[in-house]
Amino acid sequence: MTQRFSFEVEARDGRARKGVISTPRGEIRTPAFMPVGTAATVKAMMPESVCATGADILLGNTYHLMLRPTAERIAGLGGLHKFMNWDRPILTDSGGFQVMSLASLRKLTEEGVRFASHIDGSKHMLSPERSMEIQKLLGSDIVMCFDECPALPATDAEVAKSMALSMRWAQRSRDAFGDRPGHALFGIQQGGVTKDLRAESAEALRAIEFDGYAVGGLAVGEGQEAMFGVLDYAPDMLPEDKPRYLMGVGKPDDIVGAVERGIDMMDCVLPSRSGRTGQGWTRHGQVNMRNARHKDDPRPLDEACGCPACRNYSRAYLHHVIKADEIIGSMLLTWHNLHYYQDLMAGLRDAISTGALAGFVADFHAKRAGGDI
Ligand SMILES: Nc1cc(CSc2ncc[nH]2)c2nc(N)[nH]c(=O)c2c1
Repeated sequence: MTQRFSFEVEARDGRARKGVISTPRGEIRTPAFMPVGTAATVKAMMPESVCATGADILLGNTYHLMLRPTAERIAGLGGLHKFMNWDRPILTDSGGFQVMSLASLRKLTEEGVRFASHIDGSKHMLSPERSMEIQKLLGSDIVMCFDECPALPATDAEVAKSMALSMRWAQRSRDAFGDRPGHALFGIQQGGVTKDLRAESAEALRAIEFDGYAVGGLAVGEGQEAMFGVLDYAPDMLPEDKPRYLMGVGKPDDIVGAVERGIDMMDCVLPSRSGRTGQGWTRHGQVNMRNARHKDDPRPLDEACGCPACRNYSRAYLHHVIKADEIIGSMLLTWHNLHYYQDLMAGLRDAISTGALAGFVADFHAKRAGGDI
């Protein structure tokens, strides 16, 4: 087990990379999908179940945990890993994105963001310095810079202004983070869908130097075509020997397209959140288990899936417990969806290792072209 943070690219296939991130709390196989554990839990999952799906790392949220139960309380109880019984790597987002999407009475200045909690209306402030302090109190292994992600639609001038602020905040994040061996600080590229701004952001981040680089400001409603258009050039603007993390992505076909374009890490609430609404993601596409067509169907959700839901339960049962709003419905569909996402990542890693990514991608799309599944 290493005491340092490092990244090694083991194989390439076109722009795609297969590698491993080594951290004191364990290794992360890339390309990696990171389940989201917003309030110190991946909803409807025990930590050992998250591990059983194949996840090497999960996400926490500065914004949610600073409000409840507070970072100071988690630190006093031994840190987030002990608190939530997950001893593998944790990446925490820096809070700015969640403030803009969840909090009210927001006031954005050069200093940071003042806001009212969406939970109880209490007043709070986040800045690069306070975000670094919170993520240190939580004990997360990969810390994200405090950034500002502009809401769409935004003019070029607004995107440029926001990106420049985020780059000043990136420097302040770096300065406040200090020297913490074994812990990593990731910069976040902004610049919307404008190539020159993306290049300017990448140059600013390179000059500050980070352990990894995120592509931020995407998956905010621009659509897959525009997102892939940015990924056709933006990842290559970032240091080749460092992990590249695409934030907030995505559906299975978003993930495949992002890996083809050089992305190493992704996270999304989709598999867990949609699992709680009865949506099953499979190699043949999306299945809505609330649909009455399943009520007499003895088959598993996905014949080719090895997860507990597909091994031990019928579609008829999943339909029943989802319609009855039984807790096990959320448990089984979340487990299945996270297991499928990790299966997809393992398939991508294997394909890159054997130079067979093009065939894997063609097969991925061919399997989803069918009708009712
Ligand atoms: N689409 C998107 C999603 C997220 C949340 S990622 C996440 N946090 C917690 C769970 N998942 C982003 N976060 C930051 N800091 N910056 C971004 O530009 C950004 C963009």
